[in-house]
Order: sequence, then structure tokens, then C-alpha cells
Amino acid sequence: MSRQKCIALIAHDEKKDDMAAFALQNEAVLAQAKIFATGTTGGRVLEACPSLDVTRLKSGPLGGDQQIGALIATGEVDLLIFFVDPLTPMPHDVDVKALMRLAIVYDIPMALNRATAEHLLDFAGD
Ligand SMILES: O=C(CO)COP(=O)(O)O
Repeated sequence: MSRQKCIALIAHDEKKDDMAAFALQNEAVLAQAKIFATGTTGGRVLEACPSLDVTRLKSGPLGGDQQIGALIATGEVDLLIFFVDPLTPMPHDVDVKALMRLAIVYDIPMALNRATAEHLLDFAGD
């Protein structure tokens, strides 16, 4: 039997409402997966969908992006959904870039906006 899929969810502050709505809309598919999320994002996802299996890591600026990156490096993430805010400077921009870099290095499907995330979940739900 193949192991349960693992999905990482992250959203910058301006995109958190979008992430909560996305989680609610796709709750049935997300319920099949183990979810890792950065701290605040995970809290918002759990508020929207309390029954999901969400492990909350540190908040992004405090190391959460790096924790997700480490999980990618150890082969524990199958899909990264990261709603990025391209209009706000981030103090932890280097961490954001490092995470995206690892997703590319390990060839993990990565959605950086909602439109792409919907497509990826369509495939994951098949
Ligand atoms: O900053 C983030 C990603 O770079 C997200 O972290 P939070 O989910 O804790 O806000």
C-alpha cells in the first residue's frame, strides 16, 4: 500500500483569507492527506476545517519555511502549496527563496498561487 500523501500549505498574510477559502473548498481532497503548515497558516486552515490532519510548524519568519524545506529534503512532502504575496517585502525573503529552491531541487510539484493549486489538487484527487 502506498503511503498517505503529504501536502505542505503556506500563505503570506495577504493571502491567508484565500488559503482558508481554498482549504474549505477542497476539504474533501485535503482530508485524504497529511498536512504540514507554517504556524499561522495552519491555524487559519484548522479554523476553516477543524477535522483536517494539520501539523503546525513554526511561523514562517521564525523558521517555518525552513522546516518545510527540511521536510522536502527528507522526502516527506509530495506537494507544496504556497500562496505568495508578491507585493509586500518580507524580512524572511531569503527563507522563502530557499524553500522554493529546495522544491525545485527535489522536483516537488509547487503551486505559488490559487489557480495552480486548484489544478494540482485535481491531479492529487484523481
Ligand atoms: O511567512 C510565511 C511564509 O513565508 C508563512 O508563515 P505563517 O503561516 O506563520 O504566517
